[in-house]
Amino acid sequence: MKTETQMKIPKTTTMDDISSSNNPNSSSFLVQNSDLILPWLTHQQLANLSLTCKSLHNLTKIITLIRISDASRTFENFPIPFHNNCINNNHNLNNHPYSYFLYTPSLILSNNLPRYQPWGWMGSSVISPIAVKTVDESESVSFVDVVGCECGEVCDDDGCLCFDGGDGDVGIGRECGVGCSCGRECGNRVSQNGVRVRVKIVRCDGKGWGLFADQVIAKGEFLFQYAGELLTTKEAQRRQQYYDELSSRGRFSSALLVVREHLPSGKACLRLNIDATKIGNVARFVNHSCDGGNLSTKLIRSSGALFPRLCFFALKDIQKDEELTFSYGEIRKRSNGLPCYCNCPSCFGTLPSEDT
Ligand SMILES: C[S@@+](CC[C@H](N)C(=O)[O-])C[C@H]1O[C@@H](n2cnc3c(N)ncnc32)[C@H](O)[C@@H]1O
Repeated sequence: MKTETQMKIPKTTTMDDISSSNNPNSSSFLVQNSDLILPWLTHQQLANLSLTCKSLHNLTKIITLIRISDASRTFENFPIPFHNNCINNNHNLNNHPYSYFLYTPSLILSNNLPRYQPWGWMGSSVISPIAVKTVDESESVSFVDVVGCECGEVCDDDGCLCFDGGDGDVGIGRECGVGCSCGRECGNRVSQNGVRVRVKIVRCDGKGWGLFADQVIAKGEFLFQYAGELLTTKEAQRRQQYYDELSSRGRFSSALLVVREHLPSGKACLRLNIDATKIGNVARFVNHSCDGGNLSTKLIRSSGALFPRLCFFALKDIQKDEELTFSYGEIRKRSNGLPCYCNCPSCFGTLPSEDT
């Protein structure tokens, strides 16, 4: 006689089960606990739920409106709204009224990545976004031989050794950091306090979402850093291949950026791979422009920090409602690059790309 044993693994209820359920009992459970459950759902899960009953339709609509009003999930100094002029006015969830991604205001290591983050809460509920443990707060200090300034409360460019020594033009800068005696309010920590200007995320023809100025920005002003997951080069290459595959099958926007810091000799000495596709900040919405756009980038290293930050500055005076763009790079190794819609007179026709 033959016996067959099968271990019965209990099936756990997932967010997908909940959001695809149209059982009336689960609907009323969801309505009663909406402020605890709905903020954890993705855009697609909310869209599924909104079809199950009128109450859930109304509740998902409220969550959607809150999400549209601030992409940063309150992590930043100002709310950063989405504007999608391409959709009809009844906020049809299937028409992408916002872009779904997890938010980090700063660089983060992959092993600290949250799987979910609540977004959009209602009434008296106090679910706040889960703070992600960023590279700035954690690993840096323990790896670096910390030599900072001892200016005390106020640092100025006369005596502080952390001020840029005139090397700003080559795209590398310095700031005070955890190794210094000054505090978070020090004027030489511009890039460490989140997004510094009002911006909005707007749906653009052909390019997906883009980032626009929501105020006048003066030439030279700091805007934000490029935040996301820090990857090893091997992992960056693996993901790039995967993203290329997805892009070739249809519209997919990846936000994997490779930055190389060069020695004066011209040889690359540091390669930073920052992926903001799954988790990032507003910089992930900056589109490419073949004429160089209106933003410049600079790597800023603060004393005591293991990794520099890639920071964006205004290359010229920028008007309110102007799109913020920069050049994704000069290397054009692939002939099958994606079409570019930057619309500038010097447009090359395809987006810059290289084999990572
Ligand atoms: C870092 S994301 C920028 C935000 C993106 N538009 C979105 O909707 O999430 C980079 C992607 O945006 C799109 N993109 C950026 N600049 C573009 C341009 N000038 N023309 C066409 N597509 C562009 C490409 O799909 C590219 O892979």
